[in-house]
Amino acid sequence: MEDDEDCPPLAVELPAQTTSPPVTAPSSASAPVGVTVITGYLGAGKSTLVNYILSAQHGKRIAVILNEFGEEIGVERAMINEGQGGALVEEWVELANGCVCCTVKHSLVQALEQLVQSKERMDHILLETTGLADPAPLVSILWLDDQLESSIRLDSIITVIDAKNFRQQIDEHTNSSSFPEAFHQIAFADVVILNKIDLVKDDLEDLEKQIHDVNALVTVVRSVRCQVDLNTIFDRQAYGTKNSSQLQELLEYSKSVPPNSRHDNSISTLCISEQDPVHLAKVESWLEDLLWEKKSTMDIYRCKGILHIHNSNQLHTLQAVREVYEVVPAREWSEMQSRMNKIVFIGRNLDISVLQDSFGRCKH
Ligand SMILES: Nc1nc2c(ncn2[C@@H]2O[C@H](COP(=O)(O)OP(=O)(O)OP(=O)(O)O)[C@@H](O)[C@H]2O)c(=O)[nH]1
Repeated sequence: MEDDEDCPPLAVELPAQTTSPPVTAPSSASAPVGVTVITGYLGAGKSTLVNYILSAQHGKRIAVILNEFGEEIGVERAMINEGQGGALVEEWVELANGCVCCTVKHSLVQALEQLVQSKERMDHILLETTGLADPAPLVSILWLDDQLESSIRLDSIITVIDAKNFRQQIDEHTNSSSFPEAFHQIAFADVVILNKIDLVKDDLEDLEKQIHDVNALVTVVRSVRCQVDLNTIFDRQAYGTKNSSQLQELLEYSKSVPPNSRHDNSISTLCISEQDPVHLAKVESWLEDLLWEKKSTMDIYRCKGILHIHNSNQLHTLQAVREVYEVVPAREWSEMQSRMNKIVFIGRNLDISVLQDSFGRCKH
């Protein structure tokens, strides 16, 4: 920690508010604690956001984990206020030495679980990352199978963007073949906080359009000093399999995604749809070809969708982050709803006709 100004205040236990009810009842002890990952370019406002969340009146008890992503995920520093007289406690959460591929749960997950279990009450975890250009490896570590029965769950990825700096990155991008590093973080984000808008006067609409061109599904919130409505932060359940209504809203929104008409290597979003039912096993091998075998030049970062599966009354949801994917039955199709497949892709060099044609082969 370089200087005290940079430290989040780590205050967490707040008196119950009249406006927002205390969130956790003792009976919810077994409900997994949500983890929000905060990414963003150097100086974008990540610590400002953490400070704001910790000092806001929400009645939640929150742990902040600072994760320095140098070469690999190492030792985590957790900071929690124990609540008694505001005493500040700093804990080092040791990660067991172990190969990711030999353990079912990554040591980061085990460390977070231990942290949750060692506390009487914990409502949420904020994982502030530094130096992390690509959040995908972290997502695949934290996105856990329900069967693992973890005491934590990935809630969402929040990317803080410095509006002024982003404008400059885009201007440089138009004059070069590279694309801004921030685009990666936008591609994986569930929420983008477009911060420091006090420093950018005229072109916020255009900045938002640039963000949506990369990731048409992301929620963009404008802010000064990250002062955002906390409902946009907590409990988004962006990776929850049961939250199909939110997914359907996203897919409704995806109607507005324009066909992928670009011919450069930018990151963009596109959507395919198909009325007829598809075979689950074929969809899985189609996804494996796309995400694992990478037989085409497409580089798919993320997909979300709903699926109409042969011989099933269940609406299935699809989520993928890089190579990790999940297709699960979410709930029964309602009578009112026309059954269909709809999948939104975020990535580079996306080719709508290749995706549409290859998916179409899952029908037979
Ligand atoms: N003008 C202006 N300054 C801001 C705003 N938000 C944050 N800042 C300032 O920007 C600087 C960087 O903010 P931080 O919150 O430390 O950014 P960070 O992303 O945590 O930075 P690193 O940890 O270095 O990556 C600080 O001096 C903040 O006070 C804003 O909305 N407007």
